[in-house]
Amino acid sequence: MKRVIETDEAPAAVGAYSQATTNGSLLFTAGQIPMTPEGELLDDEDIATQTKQSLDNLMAILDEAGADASDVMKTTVFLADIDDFSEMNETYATYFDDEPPARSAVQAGNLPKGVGVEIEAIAVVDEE
Ligand SMILES: C=C(N)C(=O)O
Repeated sequence: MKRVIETDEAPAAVGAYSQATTNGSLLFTAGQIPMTPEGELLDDEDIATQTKQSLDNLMAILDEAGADASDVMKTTVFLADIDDFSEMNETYATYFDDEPPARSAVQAGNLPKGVGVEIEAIAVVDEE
């Protein structure tokens, strides 16, 4: 059975999607952009700051689902500019320092609201 995950600790969806969905075993998050839970867009900040906000949002959603960084199996990182890879990666590594998840990182060109990075994840959850 599909269940929608929703938390005020991450920004509300900016379109027709849920912050995350789960079937009790797997959790799929929406791509998280650098927007604060209050709705402030950090699109003018550097990529380290944008990556941190995106991952803070992701962690809040995982927490709401009863999961954490260690439960993440796969992430996808979308960058507006692949030249930002190193800066993104340095911040990213501070969230996933032990047995990090599989990851794809791609240059996506334009991202929603003109941000520099968007990050989504698939995690395992254990809803009994
Ligand atoms: C920001 C998004 N995740 C979206 O527009 O799909």
